[in-house]
Amino acid sequence: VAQHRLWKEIDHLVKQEVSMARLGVGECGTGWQLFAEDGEMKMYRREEEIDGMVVDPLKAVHVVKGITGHELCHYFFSPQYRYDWETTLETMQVVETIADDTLIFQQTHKRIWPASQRDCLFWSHLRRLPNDQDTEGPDMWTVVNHSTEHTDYPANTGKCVRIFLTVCLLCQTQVDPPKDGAPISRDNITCKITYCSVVNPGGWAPASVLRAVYKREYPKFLKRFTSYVINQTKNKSIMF
Ligand SMILES: CCCCCc1ccc(-c2ccc(S(=O)(=O)CCO)cc2)cc1[C@H]1C[C@H]1c1ccccn1
Repeated sequence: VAQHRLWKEIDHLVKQEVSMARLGVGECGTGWQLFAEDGEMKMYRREEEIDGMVVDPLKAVHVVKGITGHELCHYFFSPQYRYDWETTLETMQVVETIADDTLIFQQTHKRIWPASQRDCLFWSHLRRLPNDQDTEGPDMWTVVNHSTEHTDYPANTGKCVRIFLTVCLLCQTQVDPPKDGAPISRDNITCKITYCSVVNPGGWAPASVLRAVYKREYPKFLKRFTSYVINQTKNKSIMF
């Protein structure tokens, strides 16, 4: 059922990204190396280069108490919160509202010396993934971001080099109801998070610089983002 011009591409890519995200790092072949760990958060990468450019796929898994997958995906998707948690942003704008669950973003990121400044243009899609019969508990939620084109924002015309990215945030909520039949509180919910990203820097940047940047920025990003959502939701009713 084509609902808009990007529907077919989005639906195909979301299904592909979600099925890959659900594979553990053990299953999807060898090659994943753990490069950062902090409590429940584990970050893996595969060292890959295209035309001599570092495009290391990244897969992070994390478990966070007190928030739901719907809440995480809501704060990740919605533009109004992005400057609060995305520290490498210089500018961000919604170029087009395709649907209430599908936006096109244009972002410029702070320059990382000695590389030139980067920008990205991507569609972002928020989706609830109904559980199949035998998986009990709340539904899964995902946000997929994938580079796209737009006539008003041609690549590499200004000062920025256009990067190409595919990102998937996949969240599964677990509810452990209290024994005494009391209502569910935030102490009874846990969210299992898988964050996958592939960023092609778009133009040459020193491999050592890129790998150092990823090693520094990705753990910082996931910790900061999850802490932000915990803080934003702690006094609000639970959004399942
Ligand atoms: C020479 C550096 C070239 C690459 C710079 C760059 C650009 C965009 C991005 C990026 C763009 C989008 C996303 S997201 O998950 O869709 C959320 C929305 O913002 C995530 C990361 C990353 C990086 C790399 C810094 C690295 C880095 C890693 C995590 C956070 C910030 N920066």
